[in-house]
Amino acid sequence: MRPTDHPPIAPRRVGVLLINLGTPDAPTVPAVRRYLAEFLSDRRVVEIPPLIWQIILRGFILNTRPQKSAEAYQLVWTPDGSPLAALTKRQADGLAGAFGPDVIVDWAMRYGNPSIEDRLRALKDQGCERILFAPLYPQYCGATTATANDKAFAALARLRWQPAIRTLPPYYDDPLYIAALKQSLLDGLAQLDFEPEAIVTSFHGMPLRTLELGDPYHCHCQKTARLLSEALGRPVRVSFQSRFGRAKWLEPATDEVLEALPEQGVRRVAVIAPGFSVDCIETLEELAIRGREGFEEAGGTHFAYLPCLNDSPVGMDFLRALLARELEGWVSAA
Ligand SMILES: C=CC1=C(C)c2cc3[nH]c(cc4nc(cc5[nH]c(cc1n2)c(C)c5CCC(=O)O)C(CCC(=O)O)=C4C)c(C)c3C=C
Ligand SMILES: [Fe+2]
Ligand SMILES: [Fe+2]
Repeated sequence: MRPTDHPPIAPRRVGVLLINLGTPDAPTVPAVRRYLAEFLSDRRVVEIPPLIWQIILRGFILNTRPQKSAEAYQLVWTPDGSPLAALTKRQADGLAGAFGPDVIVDWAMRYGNPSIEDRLRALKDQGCERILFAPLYPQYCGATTATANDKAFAALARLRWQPAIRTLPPYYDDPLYIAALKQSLLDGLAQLDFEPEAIVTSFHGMPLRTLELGDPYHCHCQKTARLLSEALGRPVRVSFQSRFGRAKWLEPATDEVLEALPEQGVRRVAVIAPGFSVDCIETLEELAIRGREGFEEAGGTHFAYLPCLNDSPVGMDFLRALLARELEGWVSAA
């Protein structure tokens, strides 16, 4: 036998783990408190010296915010649970079999359930020797992408026999992503009974200090918006939502932008949230409910919130293509 005539290698099982932020198990005050305690104790998320921060968190925030947030979750909760988890599960289910019989697609949450460690072990138990961690954040941020990978690698640290690992890079300027956003936006606009005078692209915010410390998130958001605007051939207005705490956050703030538009002569608006791979409390409650209220109270007449890529046909085609590329060399059918 010549050295190149190897017998065929037994196919190696591959796992793909979709990861999103996480969400409470129920829209109740105790469940939201548990979730926020874990989320807001992450030092990648709140960059204040931990001793000081834990006093503020335990002494004040966890006594007040869970009540307010639970009420917001109740407004968007679905029969399948929290929208963030339900939609991420649908994305994973929709990818089953997409990369051939040897690729298993699962999903996990950075905070709460199902946990990354639990699903990583499940993939291993099913024989996956190679795993692609896919944090579904188009724009990199230490508070999202990095902490998801940290958690996955911390789980790996507890395994005697580790699988080989790849991680999905941020895809904020990927032509596949921009094309999917464009198509999804055009589909959404085609269903409206009005022509918006402005498109607001709202990204989740973060403290300004995080940008000053070198996090590329703000740049990634601006580039996504610029590429989308060029692809559409019309301007979009960038804003940042979900301000938390007293520090200065990225500006302009989405609520302030929406409230200022009618005075500038814009009474018909469409809002999109391209930084979220699925709809969640931040889009369905903060934008589609409170954003609309603020805009209409300020004199706006027509408001539309257009959904995220979610598990729409355009969104699923995009995810398949994005992940297939990351699996190259691991899966012949990908
Ligand atoms: C406290 C600081 C926060 C930073 C920094 C932050 C960054 C950040 N977050 C997302 C995506 C999501 N955030 C979501 C909810 C959420 N975010 C914060 C705080 C920070 N986020 C809080 C307190 C909450 C909980 C809701 C609330 O109480 O208001 C969600 C949705 C979760 C859900 O259950 O639906 C997502 C998604 C990104 C992309 C980001 C990067 C800058
Ligand atoms: Fe957030
Ligand atoms: Fe919010």
